Amino acid sequence: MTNDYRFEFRSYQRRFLRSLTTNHGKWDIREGIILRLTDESGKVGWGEIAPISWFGSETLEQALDFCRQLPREITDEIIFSIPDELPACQFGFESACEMGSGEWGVGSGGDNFITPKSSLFLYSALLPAGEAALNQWKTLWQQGYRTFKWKIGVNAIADELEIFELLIHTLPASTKLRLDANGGLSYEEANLWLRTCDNLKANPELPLEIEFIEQPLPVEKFQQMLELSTSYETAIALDESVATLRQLADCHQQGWQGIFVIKPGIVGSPSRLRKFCHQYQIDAVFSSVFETAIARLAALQLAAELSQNNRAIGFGIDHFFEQEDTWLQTLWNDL
Ligand SMILES: O=C(O)CCC(=O)c1ccccc1C(=O)O
Ligand SMILES: [Mg+2]
Repeated sequence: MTNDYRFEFRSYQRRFLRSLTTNHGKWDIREGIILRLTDESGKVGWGEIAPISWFGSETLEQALDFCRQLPREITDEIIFSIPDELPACQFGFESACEMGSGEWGVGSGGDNFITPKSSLFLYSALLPAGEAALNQWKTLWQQGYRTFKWKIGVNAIADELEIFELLIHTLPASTKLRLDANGGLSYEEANLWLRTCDNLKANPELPLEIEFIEQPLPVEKFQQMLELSTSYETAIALDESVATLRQLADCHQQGWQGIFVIKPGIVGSPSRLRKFCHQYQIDAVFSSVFETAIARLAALQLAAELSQNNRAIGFGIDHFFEQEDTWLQTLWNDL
């Protein structure tokens, strides 16, 4: 796309098919902004601003204020100077520019947006927190998933360790399991989980792989997580700690050599993310912010470009919305 665009935007609210429960709380409705850039030749680029303020991005209101103060005609210069305090806006506008080569499956039943079932082993699916995981995994396995992520730090650790014991004796041997604490464990609990996973790793009768424990401690406990990362076999992945490009660079600069969970939708500028990943070859796992199909497509593009080590991407379609393929027409009634 060229560098002068007509800019339009609409905010949206969409209820998840299944709410997400983490240490941060319960999340039922995704709110965001869909933007459309039309260049002088009439080419259209769609973008999505999908903030998660409780995770480290700007708030929806801050993103709306930014959009409202923009003129109807904007330029590349405006887009590539969006401040770092607005990472979800940086992603939404830049990806609209990059993907400006045509419609997003609009009007074609949105089939561009649905992940082919044949490739679901490349995706990680979220198991519900708590003992519901024991019932849900089989449906996802039958759909084709082979990597699962289970949220911990939601219930009492004794209860979660009990469910974990049942889970690892139930899941097929070839499964990869990720545990995501969302920063909700104490230092002692993190040590207990890591020791438990190391003991499992040493048990030849249970070949199931615990791929990593994600964000065991809160963001401010970086030094403790750095120390834990050298004390156990089980890998640790940072997520909340590296939510934005600024945090990502900071943790890398402070010596993090482990896994980095990248949420393209809120990390910030895709062009700067590419530069960082190419420069430092980090071990990245790409992860959804429960965006709609518009940001999902842009995020999957980045994941395909930047993924290393064949790690499944956290974009399982299990949290999809209703009417995924018609909602854009409903939102943008002149399509
Ligand atoms: O990464 C995944 O596997 C799924 C996405 C996910 O877990 C998530 C989705 C929204 C907000 C926070 C998180 C998280 O990883 O903590
Ligand atoms: Mg996480």
